[in-house]
Amino acid sequence: MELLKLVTVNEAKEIIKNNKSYKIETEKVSILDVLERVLAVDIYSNENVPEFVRSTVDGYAVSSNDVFGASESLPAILKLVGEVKIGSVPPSDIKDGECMYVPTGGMLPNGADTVAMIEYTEKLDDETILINKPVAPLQNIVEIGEDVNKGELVLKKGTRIRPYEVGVLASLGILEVEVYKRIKVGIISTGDEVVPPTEKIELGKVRDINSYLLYSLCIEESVEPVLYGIINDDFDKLREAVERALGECDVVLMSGGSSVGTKDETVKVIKSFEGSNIFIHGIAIKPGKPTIVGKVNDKFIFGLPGHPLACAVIFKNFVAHYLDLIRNFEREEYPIECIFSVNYHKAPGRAEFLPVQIKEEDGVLKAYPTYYKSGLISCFAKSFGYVYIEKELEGLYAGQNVKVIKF
Ligand SMILES: Nc1nc2c(c(=O)[nH]1)N[C@H]1C(S)=C(S)[C@@H](COP(=O)(O)OP(=O)(O)OC[C@H]3O[C@@H](n4cnc5c(N)ncnc54)[C@H](O)[C@@H]3O)O[C@H]1N2
Ligand code: MOO
Repeated sequence: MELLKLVTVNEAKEIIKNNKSYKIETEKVSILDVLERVLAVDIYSNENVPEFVRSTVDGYAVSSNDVFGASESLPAILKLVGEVKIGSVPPSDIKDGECMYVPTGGMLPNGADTVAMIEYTEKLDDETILINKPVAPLQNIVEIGEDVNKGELVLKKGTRIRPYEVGVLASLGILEVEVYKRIKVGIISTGDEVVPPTEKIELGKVRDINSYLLYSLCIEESVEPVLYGIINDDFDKLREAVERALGECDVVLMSGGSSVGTKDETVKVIKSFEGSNIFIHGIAIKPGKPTIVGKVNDKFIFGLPGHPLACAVIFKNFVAHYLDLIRNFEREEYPIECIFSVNYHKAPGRAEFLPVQIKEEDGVLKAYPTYYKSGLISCFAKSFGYVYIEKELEGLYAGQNVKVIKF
């Protein structure tokens, strides 16, 4: 009987990195449709934001020298010389001893370096304003280029765009940006026992979870899933589906049929294509051991374990890693520090992704392992995230610090 030759988690990531040769093309996309896409170019600013000194309050534009030491008992008395209309250039400059009304967002007149908030002023008559409080230079204003400077690198290639980056692009008047094309990921479920959730289920069968799970994981990763349905454990049908997926997609995922059982056709199917190469068959990880990673010409195929939790763990750790690599995205993860709640013995010889729930107890975050088996999908739904336990460790102790990564 053939045994899997396991590689470690880090080795697997390195092998994937060293074998990727696929290039994702780029396209110009409107900033209204660019959320979660990855920038393919650096974006520099051609202008200052803002281009003029702006007030951040409703009040009077003044020179800070004129209101130095002002108080309610001894207010500064200034001459009102006009009003700035929002969206317009001030009607004039101001001189020493003068002020001009300015609304929030209005442009400061030359001669003013600060704005006195309306609450701390009093209008004595149409031409005279009393200022009851000093204001420091540059207080209550936004300076030229304070948001974005002309020539500044505002967004780096490889940035995954959030609503805030869309806002920055809008502020610069950039309405289209070059991003990597949405990666198309083909999803094939295999197994004679797997039936679509739309059908009545008979004893001995299981509903197809993985097509839906992988589809949603793809959406979460901002790539385009393409479903190829459930294919029975039949070499020709499976090969035909893989061929179609390879023709239409950038990456192909096959779920089920990755271990060494008699009906496990995945390896045979991949090997049947000219230009194929299998570089991983087995990762020292729990759940997810019987994983296959290979390629046909320059397109990667992942053979994911049929057990839903194993399938999800491999997607999140290795498929997502590959997707990051081909679109130049550097993922940053900020785990939550927690205290582990119990003594936990892990499976020997494999790193483990242990699902946990987090509870706050007396101001301390505690991580509780969720009971799980890789064939049970509900365990992850009950969990906040996971703790990664290194292969070399025997387990975790109650009271030790752990890092929890959100699912
Ligand atoms: N003798 C051994 N048996 C197994 C080993 C082993 O090392 N030696 N490894 C176990 C591990 S670990 C896993 S994980 C599974 C993975 O096996 P396969 O990838 O070959 O997957 P299948 O046998 O096709 O399916 C496993 C399990 O998952 C169910 N399944 C499959 N597809 C779906 C789907 N789309 N939705 C929901 N559930 C699915 C399937 O019915 C099986 O119950 O192998 C162990 N065995
Ligand atoms: O991939 Mo398996 O989960 O270790 O049952």
